[in-house]
Parts: sequence; C-alpha cells; structure tokens
Amino acid sequence: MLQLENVCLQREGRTVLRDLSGRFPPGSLTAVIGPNGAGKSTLLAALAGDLPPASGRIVRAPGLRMAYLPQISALDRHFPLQVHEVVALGLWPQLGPWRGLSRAQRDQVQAALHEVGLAELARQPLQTLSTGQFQRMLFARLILQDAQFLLLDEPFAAMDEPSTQDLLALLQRWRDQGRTVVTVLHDLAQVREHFSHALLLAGHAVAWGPVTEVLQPAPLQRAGYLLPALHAHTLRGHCA
Ligand SMILES: Nc1ncnc2c1ncn2[C@@H]1O[C@H](COP(=O)(O)OP(=O)(O)OP(=O)(O)O)[C@@H](O)[C@H]1O
Repeated sequence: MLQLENVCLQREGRTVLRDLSGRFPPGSLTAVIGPNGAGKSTLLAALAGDLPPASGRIVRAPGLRMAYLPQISALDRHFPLQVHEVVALGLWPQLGPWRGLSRAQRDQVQAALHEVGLAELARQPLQTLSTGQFQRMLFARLILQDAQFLLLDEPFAAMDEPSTQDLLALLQRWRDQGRTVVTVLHDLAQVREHFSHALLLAGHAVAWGPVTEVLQPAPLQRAGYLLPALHAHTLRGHCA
C-alpha cells in the first residue's frame, strides 16, 4: 500500500530523518512517536507527498486514496466559512467546478457532522468553534474524503478530553473499516491503549512494529525519552 525504501529527508539542506525503510500494515493504526525535533511532522509531510525524499523512495500503491491533516496551528481558522461548508470540501474530488451539492451529498455532509457530534453546529461560523469542535469538523471532512490511508499530525493537541475520546473511537472505526491510519502523538498512554503499531523516531527509526514491542524501556531510552518523566506521563489518565 505504502512502502519506504531507504528514505532520507532534509529540511533546508539539513538531514532530519535517515535510513527509513518499512511499510505500514494495511488496516493498522500506527502512532509516530519520538522527542521534539525527532522528525515526526517531516515524515508525515513526506508520506503525504508534500516533501520529496532527498534520497530513497516512497512507493504508493497506484490510485491509493490518501488524506493528510496537518497540525492545527498550520490551519487558518479565520476564513469566513460555516462548518458545513468546510466539511463539504471533503467531497471536492466528486464536485464539478461551480456545481452545488446534490441532495445526496448534502445528506452525506449532515451524516458526517452527526458522526462527529456536530450536527447542531452546521451553520456556525468557523471563528466561533472551540479547539475540540474545530478538530471534530476536520474529522467530518476526513470522513467524506473516504481515504484508504490517513495521515494525522497531533490531532488531539490542546483538545478537551470528550473530543479526544470521541475521535479516538472514530480512529478505531476507521481501522475496523480496513483503513490505514498513521498519527503523530505525544501521549504514550493513548498510544498503548488505542494503537496497534508504533514508529519511534529520533532522526532515524529507533523501533517500528507492534506497540507492545516498541513501547519498551530500552528503545524509548535510545530515542532519548527520560524514563522517570515517561512513567509519570504514561500513568497520567489512570489515576482518580
Ligand atoms: N518547514 C520547515 N522548514 C525548516 N526546518 C524545518 C521545517 N519543519 C521542521 N523543520 C526542522 O526539522 C527538524 C524536525 O522537525 P519536525 O517538526 O519534523 O519534528 P517533530 O518530531 O515533529 O517535532 P515536534 O514534536 O516538536 O513537533 C527540526 O529541527 C525542525 O526545526
């Protein structure tokens, strides 16, 4: 579906990620983890096709439908648009130029809004949304994109807990539908609980495989995590 062969990525001539080879198992949920500056966002940009490898190859299956959600800070929240209009953009490959939505497509938009719990906010202007509502809206747009391979960069950053839990449940549904999801995350407790695979980066792949193998003290330490801090972090969310 998507394979990396000795991929090396650079930013402004400086190597950020090197020697990356492997594939994302179809129908898996992979968390991309690693310390700040490890190259996580750079990898997602490359997987999305926004950053060509300096060397090596990223091979995508012909016709693979991909969707990419960059970090929320990279998105302009001040467009004069309403929620349903942003969600409808997920249908753009099916829309002709200047053609409005069909009745069936309007129903699809409403169903996607309903699935992320925003049915009542369809006509709200973007500027009025909380971070959680904004991210729910972007996930509704992803639903309409109907991608087989989804790339999400820190989708739960600065988000309220109910929204995080609802969208984590949506990721599980995507997995159950056979979609492949690659997500940059910082919360290792979330990774342990909700993800099947992890890719641990620190300028290269320190470990890549099932979560139970990657989230072990040795690889985490090799990636530069401070384990006492890590344990406090990992246990967060399990205490009353
Ligand atoms: N658009 C860019 N232009 C120039 N350098 C960049 C760009 N994006 C990232 N870098 C640099 O590439 C390196 C890796 O950054 P990247 O954002 O991929 O790491 P990250 O693992 O996602 O970090 P974080 O967890 O802090 O988001 C950093 O040194 C960063 O400064």
